Amino acid sequence: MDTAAVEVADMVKSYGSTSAVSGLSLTAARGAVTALLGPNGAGKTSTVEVCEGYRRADSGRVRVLGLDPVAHARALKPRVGVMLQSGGVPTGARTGEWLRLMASFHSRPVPADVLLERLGLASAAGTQYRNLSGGQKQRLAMAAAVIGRPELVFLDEPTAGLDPQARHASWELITELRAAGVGVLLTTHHMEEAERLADRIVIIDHGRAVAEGTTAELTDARQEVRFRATRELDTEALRSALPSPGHVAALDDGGADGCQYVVTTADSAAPGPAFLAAVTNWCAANAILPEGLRVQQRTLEDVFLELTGRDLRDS
Ligand SMILES: Nc1ncnc2c1ncn2[C@@H]1O[C@H](COP(=O)(O)OP(=O)(O)OP(=O)(O)O)[C@@H](O)[C@H]1O
Repeated sequence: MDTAAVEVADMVKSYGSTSAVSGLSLTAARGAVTALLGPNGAGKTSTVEVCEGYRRADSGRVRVLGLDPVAHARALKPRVGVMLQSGGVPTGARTGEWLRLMASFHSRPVPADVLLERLGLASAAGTQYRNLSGGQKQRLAMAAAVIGRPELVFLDEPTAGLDPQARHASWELITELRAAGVGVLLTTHHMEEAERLADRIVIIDHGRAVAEGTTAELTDARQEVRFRATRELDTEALRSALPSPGHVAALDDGGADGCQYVVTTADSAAPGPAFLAAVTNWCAANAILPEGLRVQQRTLEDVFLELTGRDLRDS
């Protein structure tokens, strides 16, 4: 049986007294996109850097294409593509020349011009690295990671800071890599990115995997009732007013424009008319106007908030 692209078991990594990864386990399949989704500081970069062989874990087991990323670094180098956050490109190097140099290290590279075109860098082919924009540098790093047709690519925040057009070009490239059988392990704190690209999402918080699965598995394909109230509600009282077992959660801590509430059934049934009526009746009895009331599909963000009580957005 084929080994997984990446297998991490009980990884622990600290920097002095800062614990970055605390007992993380995950598996990323070959030929699939796996997204590590988590807020800033969750330990995503540290995890990926250990998998890339750039850092050693304090403890735990890491296998990349069945091999130890540090002990077998030489064997893995031609098979694994890495997108470096900080480039590693000489500032005077010109984009096209640099990429052609990268291509020359591989036996069967993707032509540099094809990648420049695909990632919207063709017009910057003659530009020195120091004069590229942040987004261009990022796309060049992605091109360098994939030019050798690796079996597996690590992409750390591949689209952070890109404008929508460049982000979509990067998403297309990632989708094509997957179609070509390349395994991709990417980190992101973009919900949409994870939802669109990933076959499997691993939600990371405080250095641990708190949930994993496809988007449908994580959201349980469930529906929820959502509304906003301008004052804080007694969630326990609302829960006990429901006609069938359910959950009531506040999504934010309430600010000037109130707090968002989510009401779900305890089983996977969609909230029916009686369930919805119970919510609105309870609100009426308590003189609360449920603003923007709607029944909708649960989102990945809801799941993340339920699991961690934290927001995924940049703060
Ligand atoms: N080289 C380092 N030295 C000291 N502390 C570090 C170092 N790298 C990361 N950390 C700390 O380890 C924790 C996890 O950081 P890490 O970069 O792995 O998380 P992340 O999920 O990738 O976050 P981000 O999305 O902000 O990059 C954070 O508290 C961070 O400050």
